[in-house]
Amino acid sequence: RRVRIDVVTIFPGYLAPLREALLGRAIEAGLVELGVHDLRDWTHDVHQAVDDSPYGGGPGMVMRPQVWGEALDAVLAAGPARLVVPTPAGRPFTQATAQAWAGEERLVFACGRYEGIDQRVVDSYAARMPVDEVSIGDYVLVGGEVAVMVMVEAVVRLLPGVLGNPVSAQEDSFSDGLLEGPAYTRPVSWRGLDVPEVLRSGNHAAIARWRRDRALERTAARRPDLLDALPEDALDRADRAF
Ligand SMILES: NC(=O)c1ccno1
Repeated sequence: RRVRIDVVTIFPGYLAPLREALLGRAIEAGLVELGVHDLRDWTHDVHQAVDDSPYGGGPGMVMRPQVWGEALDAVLAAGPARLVVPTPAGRPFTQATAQAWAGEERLVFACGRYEGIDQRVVDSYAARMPVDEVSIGDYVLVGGEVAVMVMVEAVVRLLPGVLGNPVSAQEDSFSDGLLEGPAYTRPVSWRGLDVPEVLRSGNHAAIARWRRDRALERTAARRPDLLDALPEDALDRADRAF
């Protein structure tokens, strides 16, 4: 099953890293199809204008609906898709979002610049297809391109055949609701710091317990909100003892 991903942007070159390394190999292996489109291909004026000043005044510029409408109509003509618009004003993009989108046949990402895209673009497409305005975090970028790369990577790594070791996608941070704990590899001692004994004990129950304790400790310290969000039965008695 392949996923078709299309990205519309005024900076197509910004998306070039998606063709590198793991994601590049997934594209070459035919697990993912990626199309990057230059929004300005759908302008008709000599200046290739994609934005204009905002009604109601205020700073910055807003991206014009006509250009986006022609671009998205053209890209969506290939078939139904979920339309994703990265914006700081969006719902949070989480691992759960990535899991859900990994099941989609087609994702189309609209990269807004400036103060965003005229709201009627989202409103007109939301009438006939799933449209998600999503944020990758509480900070403002110059445009949606970097957010799209974050989301594409989070989704594509979950597709069957992309990761060499699929189990690791399941055991990610967040998959059990906790942050992942510390990891170690050779040498046993490095700059006076030793690998925790238990990890070399061969006692798998003790190792699992230690790892869970470190995950709980780290989550409590860094993301108490995740602990509060855990379902009631997620923590067993040994966890609570921690
Ligand atoms: N926080 C975000 O997802 C974002 C998208 C564009 N600018 O910021």
